[in-house]
Amino acid sequence: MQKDRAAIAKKKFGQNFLKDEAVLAQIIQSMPDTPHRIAEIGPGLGDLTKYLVDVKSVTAFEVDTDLCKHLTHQFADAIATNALTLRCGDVLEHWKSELLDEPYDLVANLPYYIATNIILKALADPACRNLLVMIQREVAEKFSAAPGERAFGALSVIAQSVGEAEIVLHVPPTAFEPAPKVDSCVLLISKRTNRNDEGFEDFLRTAFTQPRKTLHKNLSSRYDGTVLSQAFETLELERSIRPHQLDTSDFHRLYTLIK
Ligand SMILES: C[S@@+](CC[C@H](N)C(=O)[O-])C[C@H]1O[C@@H](n2cnc3c(N)ncnc32)[C@H](O)[C@@H]1O
Repeated sequence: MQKDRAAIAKKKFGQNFLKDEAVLAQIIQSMPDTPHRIAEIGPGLGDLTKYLVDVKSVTAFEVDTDLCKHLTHQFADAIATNALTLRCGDVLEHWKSELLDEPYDLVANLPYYIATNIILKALADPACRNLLVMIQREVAEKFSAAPGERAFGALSVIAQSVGEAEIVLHVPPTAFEPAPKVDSCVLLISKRTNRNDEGFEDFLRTAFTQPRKTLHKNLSSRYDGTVLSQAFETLELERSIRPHQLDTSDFHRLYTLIK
């Protein structure tokens, strides 16, 4: 099974197997120094899992039944000693408000087709304490962008509202087999709190609807003009300000005034 990865890979499950040992080692070195269990989404052929089970207890979620059979066999010892708990099936179906019933850090080379959704769920999950995830570079830049940067948007504000987000590693397509069409990054999000205000996220989506337009114009599609103008005045915001020019605390103050 390990030999012909490109032939095994199922595109519909976003399977790009990480084969670069140096990248795997750097992921392990970047892991948060906590006593928490690891949740791994998409163990695949177990290339990352085999290092994770050496350092922590792991619960891994794999949707592909063929890979699940392979993992059950490959990790029979780790499963027998409870170093690894393997859950077969779609992680999104397992995930209610909390993925595990104990504090955990999410460490994974994520399936890119649902990476943003998984990160947002983990940020909202009170049991999730930290995330160390391989994702497509474009998405990693959105979560980690600072105010004023081109990629700064709703995802950056959401991440910065719960903790600190930083790119710890840039990874080229050649590190995987089959190689993805995009560059990748390992993103670390250290959480201080949880994302729990859906109204704030709707507000952010409206604020960034058309990033090149002014913030005032974007928000006036949804919020009362008088309330909006008063809030801008109270916060001494220019009517001409664009959404990427505010920082996370400005967005929270503005939302409090107009919600
Ligand atoms: C990018 S691969 C990573 C595989 C392995 N961790 C590695 O680093 O080589 C993504 C993995 O996520 C699995 N996957 C895709 N969708 C999933 C889902 N909804 N729930 C659980 N696992 C999923 C795929 O089958 C695949 O094993």
